[in-house]
Amino acid sequence: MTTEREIVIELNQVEKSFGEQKVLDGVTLQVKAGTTTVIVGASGQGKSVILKHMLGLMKPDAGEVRVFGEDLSRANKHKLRQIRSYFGVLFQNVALFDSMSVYDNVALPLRERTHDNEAEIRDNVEEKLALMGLEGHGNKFPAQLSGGMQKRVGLARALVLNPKVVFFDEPTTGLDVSKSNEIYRLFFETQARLNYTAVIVSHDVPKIFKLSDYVALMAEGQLQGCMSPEAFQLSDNPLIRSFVTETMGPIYSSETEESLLYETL
Ligand SMILES: Nc1ncnc2c1ncn2[C@@H]1O[C@H](COP(=O)(O)OP(=O)(O)OP(=O)(O)O)[C@@H](O)[C@H]1O
Repeated sequence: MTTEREIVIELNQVEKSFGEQKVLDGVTLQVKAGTTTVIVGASGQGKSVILKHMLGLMKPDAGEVRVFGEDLSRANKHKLRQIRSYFGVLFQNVALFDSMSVYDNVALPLRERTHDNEAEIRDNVEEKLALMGLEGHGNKFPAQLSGGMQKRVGLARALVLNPKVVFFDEPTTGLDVSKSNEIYRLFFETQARLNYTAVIVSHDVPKIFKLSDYVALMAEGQLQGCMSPEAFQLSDNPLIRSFVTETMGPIYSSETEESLLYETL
C-alpha cells in the first residue's frame, strides 16, 4: 500500500542529449504518492522527454530515474514490465486503434496484461466507460466519436488497470474550452475515486494550477522549482517569474494585488 508520503518517482540529476543538443541537464524531481505534479514550460524544453524517462522509454545518459524505489536503468525486462503495469498513460494523440470498437480499445490492456476472464473484463470496462459518461458507446468505432469523446475513451483505457500513476502529456490538445474542462473534471473525479498519482505536462496555464499540488517549470535543461501553484506564481526565480508573466500577465507585488492574482485562478 502506498501512503501519502511515499515517493513514487524520483529523478536525480538526470542528463540526456540528442547528438550535440543537451535537453536534460541535471533534472531532479520527487513525485509523492496521491499528488498531482504539473510540468509546464515553453515548447521544446524537454517536458515529454522527462515523461519518457519516467516511463522507462528513454534511458538517461547520466543520473538515475527511480520508480517505486527501483532504478529503471538497472531493472530487468520482467521488473520493467511489472513497473509499467502500475502506469496509465494519456498522451495528446490518444492513439486509439481505429479498427477496434471503443469496448475493445478499453479492454486491450486487460487482455494483454492480465488473466482476467471475459466477464471480469466486461465489468471493469463497463465501469470505466460509465465513469467517463460513455455508457452505450462501447460498440462504436473511434472515427464515429467526437475529439472529446475519443479523449474520454483514452482516459478510460488509461485507467482500466487501476494504475498507481497516470501520466498525461497535453491531454486537452485540440479540444475547445468546454471539452477540455470536461477532461479536467473527469481527471479530478477519477483521481479522487481511484487515488492515483498524476504527472501532467500541460500548456493550460493558469487553469491547470487549480488541479495541481505541485508545479515545476522546465527551462534551461532543468526543472525549476517544484512547489505549490501559489508559491510558483510568487516565486523569485527569474525563469519562473518570466514564465508566469508571459502566460498570466504581470506579477503583482502588493497584498491586494496578490489576492487579485489568486482570483484569476
Ligand atoms: N528521440 C529524439 N531524438 C532526437 N531529438 C529528440 C528526441 N526526442 C526529443 N528530442 C528533442 O528534444 C527536445 C525536447 O523535446 P520535447 O518533446 O521533450 O519538448 P517539450 O518540452 O515536450 O515540447 P512541446 O511543449 O512542444 O511538446 C526537442 O528539441 C526535440 O526535438
